[in-house]
Amino acid sequence: MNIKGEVVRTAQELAKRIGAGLIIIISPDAQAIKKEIELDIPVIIARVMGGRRNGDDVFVDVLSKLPKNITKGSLFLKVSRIELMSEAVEAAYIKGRISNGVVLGIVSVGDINSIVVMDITDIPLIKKITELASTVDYTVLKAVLNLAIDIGREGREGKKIGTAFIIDDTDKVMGMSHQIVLNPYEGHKKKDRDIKDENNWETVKEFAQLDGMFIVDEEGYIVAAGRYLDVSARGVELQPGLGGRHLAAAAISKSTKAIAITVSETSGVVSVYKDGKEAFTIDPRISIT
Ligand SMILES: Nc1ncnc2c1ncn2[C@@H]1O[C@H](COP(=O)(O)OP(=O)(O)OP(=O)(O)O)[C@@H](O)[C@H]1O
Repeated sequence: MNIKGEVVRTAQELAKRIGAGLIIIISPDAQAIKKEIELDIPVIIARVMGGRRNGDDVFVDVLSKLPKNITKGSLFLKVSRIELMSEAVEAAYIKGRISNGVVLGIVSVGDINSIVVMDITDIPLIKKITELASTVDYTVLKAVLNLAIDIGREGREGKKIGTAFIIDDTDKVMGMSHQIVLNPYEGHKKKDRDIKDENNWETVKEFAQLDGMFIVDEEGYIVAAGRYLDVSARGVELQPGLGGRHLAAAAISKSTKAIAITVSETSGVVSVYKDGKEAFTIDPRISIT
């Protein structure tokens, strides 16, 4: 009996029965499995190791999260399938590939084949993003998160880049900050300042190399880049090791209604601050396309 084939068939029946909104395949044979699926449900592939094969893939670089002494061979004994699936579902959610409901995963590696079913509302990161979306426009939040993840993962021409985006409560934020370089967005048309428009992202990535931060209004228009926050980090408690950029970002989210999204130059990690506290962090090594 072809066990993997049976698993895929069963997974399809189950996906139909539970009304899954998305199927995620995590397997070295993902392309072949995808071809077998004959449902009207979107299917994405989450890459565990190696590069992306085509533009539809969601890449999950789990190896980079593991202690150095774990080899590829022992990987699947050490990493929980649930964890793999959670990573892939988070990546798909942030990219806007699923907004709610149940996701079915086919996680098939070597002789071990699993079907994993997850309600995305149970995933902690997604809960936190949903909570945040009640205070800031979801499309703006999603755009900035995706952009920050790109910057954290890719840097610029091989160079690591750190920056931050301060969203909402713009008048107050502008009053508590100053330019350290000339504002490159000064006098530009709204359409060129719209952070929701992916066509503007390359320019943002260029300006992310400038010292200072981006100030973004509640509709997603960039008001300034190269902005330095004049805030006191007194009373802001962050994990040790985080420096001026993260402290200032957390502090402005305490003194105003803004949310702050930082990209660490050191680690590439994307952190989100609200009310002076870290709301959540995202590891940018999960590549989303
Ligand atoms: N108040 C501020 N407003 C805007 N930018 C700031 C502020 N404080 C620091 N920065 C920027 O952050 C950069 C990095 O500072 P620092 O290394 O102390 O921060 P960090 O939180 O450790 O960030 P990273 O993880 O990116 O290194 C500084 O060079 C500066 O450009």
